[in-house]
Amino acid sequence: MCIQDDAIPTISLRNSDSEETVNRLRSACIEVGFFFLEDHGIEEELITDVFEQSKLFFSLSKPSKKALSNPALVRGYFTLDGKIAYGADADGDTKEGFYVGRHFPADHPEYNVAKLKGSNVMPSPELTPDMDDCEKFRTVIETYHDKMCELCFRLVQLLALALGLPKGSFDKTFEDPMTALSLLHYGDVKSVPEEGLFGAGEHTDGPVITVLRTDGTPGLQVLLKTGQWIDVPHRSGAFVVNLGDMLERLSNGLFRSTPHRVVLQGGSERYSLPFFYEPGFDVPIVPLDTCCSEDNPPKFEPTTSGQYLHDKYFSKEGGVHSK
Ligand SMILES: O=C(O)CCC(=O)C(=O)O
Ligand SMILES: [Fe+2]
Repeated sequence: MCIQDDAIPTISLRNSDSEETVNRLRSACIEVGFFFLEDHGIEEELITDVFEQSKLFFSLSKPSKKALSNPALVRGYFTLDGKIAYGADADGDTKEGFYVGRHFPADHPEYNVAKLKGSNVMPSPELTPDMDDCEKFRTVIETYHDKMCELCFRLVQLLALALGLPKGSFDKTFEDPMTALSLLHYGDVKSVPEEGLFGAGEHTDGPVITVLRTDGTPGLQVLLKTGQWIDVPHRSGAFVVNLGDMLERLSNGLFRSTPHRVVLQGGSERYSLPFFYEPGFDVPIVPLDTCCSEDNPPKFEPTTSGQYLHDKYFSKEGGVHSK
């Protein structure tokens, strides 16, 4: 394990459509599947507020946190000890989380629990009496969620260019996206990889892209193509973006959905904010014609965004799995 400063490329959204940026992004997606994102336009002040609210949330009493859970919709509080949500392959993870998606209240015409279009579960004086300012929590978290949606829409336009397609090629694919903003809190427990104890065990993300911000506490490691695990250094002001399985499938394996994990040094807690972005429930996830040829036939069976998530996270014993 080591820090390799140049192993993870940097993409700036200033001048993002330039040929140089598009080529750099293409190579990042093919070679690493991870990149730092700079000049992204999300204010640091907002990100600081999100971390502050996240810390407030996780410091609530257990009953308060557990009152905010809706595993069927992948919303609200997720813990390991309560066996509310995680399946067998998350054993050994030492984290808790809180998920927020696009909010569809029960009277919304598109409300549809089977398609994961439902309500967020937010703190309230009734459910979380120990949360001082529930309204502030909701406003900060929803504002961040919505800005991340906009940022991700820009990013998938850039990814279309990186695949050699017109910029708007994925606009329809993401007109009604599924999203999950995850507030994560890792305990100050030292990971013991040999014993299977991790902050988060090795996994790939299911969605198209994940845009992550951490509090700067080390832990995230990425598996390079060479088989070497490297630490992702903290880069102040930047997001860490990684590609997920759905983009690997769409690109017929050209773009990498890279295995990663969180290995904690112990002695300090860690907070992070992954934002997961994927097409709407019924959108087909099929290798793109432009990524296939006679010599390079489709490597993946057709599926849909919702089906893929279901197969990856819900189908195993124990219910919803960690992203
Ligand atoms: O906390 C992190 O740094 C990464 C979390 C992660 O990989 C995930 O939640 O999918
Ligand atoms: Fe992940």
